[in-house]
Amino acid sequence: MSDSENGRRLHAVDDGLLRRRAAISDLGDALRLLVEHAAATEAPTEELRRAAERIRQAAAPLGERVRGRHDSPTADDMLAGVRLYNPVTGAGSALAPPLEIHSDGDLSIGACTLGLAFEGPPSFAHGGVSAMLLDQMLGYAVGHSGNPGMTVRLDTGYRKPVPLLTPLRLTAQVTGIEGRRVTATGIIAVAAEPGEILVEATGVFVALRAEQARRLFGQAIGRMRQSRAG
Ligand SMILES: CCCCCCCCCCCCCCCC(=O)SCCNC(=O)CCNC(=O)[C@H](O)C(C)(C)COP(=O)(O)OP(=O)(O)OC[C@H]1O[C@@H](n2cnc3c(N)ncnc32)[C@H](O)[C@@H]1OP(=O)(O)O
Repeated sequence: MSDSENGRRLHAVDDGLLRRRAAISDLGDALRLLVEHAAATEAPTEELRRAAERIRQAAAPLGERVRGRHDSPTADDMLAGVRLYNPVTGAGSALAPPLEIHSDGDLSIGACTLGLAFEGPPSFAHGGVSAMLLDQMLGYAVGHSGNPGMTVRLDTGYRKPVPLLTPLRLTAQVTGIEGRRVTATGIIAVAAEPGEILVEATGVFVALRAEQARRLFGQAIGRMRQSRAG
């Protein structure tokens, strides 16, 4: 194949991948709208029954071709950090707020707004959701420091409840590295009052030894290599 043919082919593949990612994000948006409306709706009972039937019909074709536990989504790129179904940040996940994270130097900064689907105490976020957001924030900061690892401990302090339907600002940073153990801290605040801490967390992350990585992720990595080669 000539360079230009190869270039056209790669370009076509990239276009296809980009279109698929855009479609996954679009489906994720639709699902999040559905989840939020389903949590907030006061529609008549008959409408709920009709909606359940229509949703089952819409879900059926999506279930015809599915991946298994050890298969990465074809649209993901694990090495580049593209994970469209991450339940916290994934644009394709119905469960994700989604939390958007970027870094400014050593500080990781996140933004999201939690809908009524995330309610714990009335009008405030469920405490487990705050812990989930902070686990992701801390994990991101740890990865960004160049020492990615798995959470082995997450201590969460709830100072004030986190309001729903309110833009939030989250921050995280690495505070210590001791061998394979990395410690990070983070907070959740309302975006309009970033100095007032609502929830704080300290997490310990451990970099996997090669043997541990093989044991935990060997099958998934093997399948990823196979599908890339094919
Ligand atoms: C530009 C770049 C952008 C990058 C952008 C990246 C973005 C990327 C975002 C991803 C963000 C994901 C964020 C979610 C991250 C999860 O949610 S991970 C999922 C939840 N975590 C887990 O499932 C982990 C379960 N735990 C395990 O499988 C095992 O504990 C592990 C991790 C394999 C470690 O194995 P182990 O045998 O327990 O540990 P071991 O090797 O004996 O001990 C290692 C060290 O850790 C210490 N340790 C172990 N447990 C603990 C504990 N509970 N407390 C304190 N220390 C402990 C040990 O004392 C030991 O310390 P040293 O003696 O070496 O000083």
